[in-house]
Amino acid sequence: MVAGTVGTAHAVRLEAVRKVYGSGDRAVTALDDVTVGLRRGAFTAVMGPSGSGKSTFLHCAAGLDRPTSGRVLLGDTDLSGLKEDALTALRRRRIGFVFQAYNLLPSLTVRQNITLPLRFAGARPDEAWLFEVVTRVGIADRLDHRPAELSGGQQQRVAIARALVTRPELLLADEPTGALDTRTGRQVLGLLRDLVDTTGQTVLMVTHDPVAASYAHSVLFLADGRLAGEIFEPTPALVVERLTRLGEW
Ligand SMILES: Nc1ncnc2c1ncn2[C@@H]1O[C@H](COP(=O)(O)OP(=O)(O)OP(=O)(O)O)[C@@H](O)[C@H]1O
Repeated sequence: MVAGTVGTAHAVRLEAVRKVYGSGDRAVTALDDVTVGLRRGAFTAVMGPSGSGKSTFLHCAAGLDRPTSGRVLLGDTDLSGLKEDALTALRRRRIGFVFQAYNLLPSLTVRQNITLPLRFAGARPDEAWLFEVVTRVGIADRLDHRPAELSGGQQQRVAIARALVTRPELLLADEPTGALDTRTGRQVLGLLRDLVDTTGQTVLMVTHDPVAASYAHSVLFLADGRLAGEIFEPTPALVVERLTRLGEW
């Protein structure tokens, strides 16, 4: 195989990743020899019992946390070789984040919130792209509002727009619907799936919710820090069945 082809097929790849927190008697192995690639242009969910390593997986994939051993490749870039400054710059340019809490700045308008990552990266907004993003997420008529004037669902749409504005290779979502009511949550998940299907955006989402996971193309399962299988074209029932076998339900 030609060097680099793996990197191009996968938006992000973890190779033999181990993450140990603490040392001695208090050492906790949060990830234990995890090797997996996330397909470019796919929507992948990560599920598993509490403490199985989902957040650690996301943080390692994002370069927010460094593996104790093994390596993480974003495209063809080996994150383990990067110094802290370079890693921060890479995250700003190439990864978008959406969390359960929207983390919008209350004193800024929607437009200012969305373009903040560009300012951090020292780039000017591409107006055409900005318009496309806010139209897609359905907040084009709210750009001059402040976050407090928006519903929870609208605020999460702003957070998604902010994550997309830098055209990231990878969009990471940690329980993105955790703070939303069921109906609004489903709309946000539908939006994420639509983004993947129509623009080829790669999305990785951590969730506890089998219905949320069913919006993904595939679900990776973790148990005790190890990969415990993957299902494609997940349904809530299939996800629940697998989680039951892992002892979660
Ligand atoms: N900073 C840390 N220091 C020490 N141990 C940690 C740290 N972060 C996570 N852990 C431990 O690593 C293991 C995996 O944690 P992680 O948060 O990745 O699991 P999770 O699957 O996301 O859990 P949950 O579903 O409860 O959020 C747990 O045993 C946790 O206690």
